Amino acid sequence: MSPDTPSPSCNGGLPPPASVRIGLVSVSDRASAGVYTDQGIPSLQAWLGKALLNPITWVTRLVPDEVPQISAALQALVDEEACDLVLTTGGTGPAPRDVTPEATRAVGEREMPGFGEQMRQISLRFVPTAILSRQTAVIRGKALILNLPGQPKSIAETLEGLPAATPPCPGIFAAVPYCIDLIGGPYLETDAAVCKAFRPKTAIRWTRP
Ligand SMILES: Nc1ncnc2c1ncn2[C@@H]1O[C@H](COP(=O)(O)OP(=O)(O)OP(=O)(O)O)[C@@H](O)[C@H]1O
Ligand SMILES: Nc1nc2c(c(=O)[nH]1)N[C@H]1C(S)=C(S)[C@@H](COP(=O)(O)O)O[C@H]1N2
Repeated sequence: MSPDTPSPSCNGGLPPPASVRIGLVSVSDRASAGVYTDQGIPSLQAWLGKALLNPITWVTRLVPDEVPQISAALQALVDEEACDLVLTTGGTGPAPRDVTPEATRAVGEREMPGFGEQMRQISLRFVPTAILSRQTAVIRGKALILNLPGQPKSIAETLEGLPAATPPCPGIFAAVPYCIDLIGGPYLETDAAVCKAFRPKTAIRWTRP
């Protein structure tokens, strides 16, 4: 064994977590024009960096609320940058310039409506205006594309949910690792203290000590 090869006993004989490529798209007229500093991408990186044990390569884009630019960014992140997972933030409300769901559907091959449904359930625990949100999710190739709301604080709220509340409300990220398994992506592993990923027993490859 070369000095660079990790000893199998370092991590209980388990392989190290697979690396993952994550695309982040912040959709905001004002942040993309420099009127305010974008908080969308840093908020996404902060939460995902805490939740995932996998080494992450980030590919980021900041775009205005325009269908062609949003769709082009999503397409490039999946087809050229080979992202396994892409998250958007912003542009999902009812205002005329809120067009992220349309731009997402335009590049999706299959829609995954459960993510939007669960996000609205979670967000209703925080704001009555959650019913104004139109977030969706789609699959393109071997990638999952997920819309999140634009308020920076809503990013952690929707990803994490309220798993300890009564009654509990699971965050949407709990279902992401198994979805990525099913579409042929890397095996995502989470820190259960931040987000306990749910997989059926037959799909669990290992549990880290
Ligand atoms: N990228 C961002 N960075 C910081 N704050 C944001 C960002 N996107 C949205 N917000 C905040 O969340 C609110 C709701 O988000 P929404 O996506 O509806 O933005 P908006 O009102 O259409 O504005 P804009 O597209 O010009 O950022 C915004 O009014 C703003 O206060
Ligand atoms: N968790 C959470 N979800 C939320 C909100 C929020 O503050 N927290 N804001 C709502 C509001 S006011 C709107 S209009 C929609 C759409 O937001 P977006 O246009 O910023 O994407 O998300 C909703 N979902």
